[in-house]
Amino acid sequence: MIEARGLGKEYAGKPAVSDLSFEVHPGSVTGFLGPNGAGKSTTMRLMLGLDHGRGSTTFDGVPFTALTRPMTHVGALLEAKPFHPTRKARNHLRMLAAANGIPVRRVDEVLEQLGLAAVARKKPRTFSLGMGQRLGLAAALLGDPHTLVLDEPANGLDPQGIQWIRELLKGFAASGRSVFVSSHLLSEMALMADQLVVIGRGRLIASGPVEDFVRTSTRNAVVVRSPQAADLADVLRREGAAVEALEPGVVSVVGLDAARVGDLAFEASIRLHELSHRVATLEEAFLEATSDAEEYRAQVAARPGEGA
Ligand SMILES: Nc1ncnc2c1ncn2[C@@H]1O[C@H](COP(=O)(O)OP(=O)(O)OP(=O)(O)O)[C@@H](O)[C@H]1O
Repeated sequence: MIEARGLGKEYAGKPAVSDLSFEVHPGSVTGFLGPNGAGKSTTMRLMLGLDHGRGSTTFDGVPFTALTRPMTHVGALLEAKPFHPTRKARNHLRMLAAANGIPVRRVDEVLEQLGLAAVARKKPRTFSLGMGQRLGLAAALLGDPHTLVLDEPANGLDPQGIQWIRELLKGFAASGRSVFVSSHLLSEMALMADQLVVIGRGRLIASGPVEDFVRTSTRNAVVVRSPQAADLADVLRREGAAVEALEPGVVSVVGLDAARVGDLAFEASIRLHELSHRVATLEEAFLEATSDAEEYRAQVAARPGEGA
């Protein structure tokens, strides 16, 4: 289990991460979401002791920097490419294995697992972005760790690669291990993550199960089609619902469940042609939850003489 407590970091007096605490539990993929510049990469660097700041992070009670043979506990892939451009992929992994007391046979295992066997004797300098990511992932998995911390691992991967990494991470979590992963691909995150940590402007916005986060969205609605939509809207508004016309004869209703909408229509002798639930997407819930952070960013960007 990962426990992050009170993480904080400023750059030139500007807070990048502020008093951020969260947990990552084994057996789950925990997605780490936030708008650009929200502080995700900074948080991950703080967690691994690669950046100086406030707070602490423990992996099963031990800070990363205090772990003996850390790669056998925590596999990490951060944005910066950690490998030497001219050291052949296989040699790079062999050096990491030797330094971490990892059996050398693991090198060929992960090269195979990551689809890199054919380029094992090539230099990463010649790699595409996606192949570079695969090599970074190979290094993260080399020590057969119980925890993965991955910053945008799908970056540069093709659709097959993205699907493959999804299955890999889900399988890793299903075996009782922990995955903490950031991604901008929200549709992908929706398929992969069970839990979320959402930040904006360096602060925690939400954490917990994906379903709970999506349930908070006001985009969860009851959609009703009726030839008497205007009359129905009046009835529903009197009951306190927020009603919005989607198209002629179709309204979306927030604040009442479908059964209640149906009952109210029946009592008012209003005919319904359709009554359905519309479940918000993770993207909608995310955009809504982080809209303040986005607004702030736009304001800062608009201020003359200051960067975003
Ligand atoms: N080395 C640095 N020097 C100065 N400012 C930095 C540095 N690294 C990050 N920042 C600033 O800290 C804030 C958080 O950046 P960070 O890269 O952690 O965000 P992020 O959520 O990972 O963004 P993205 O989604 O774009 O990758 C931003 O305002 C960024 O400009």
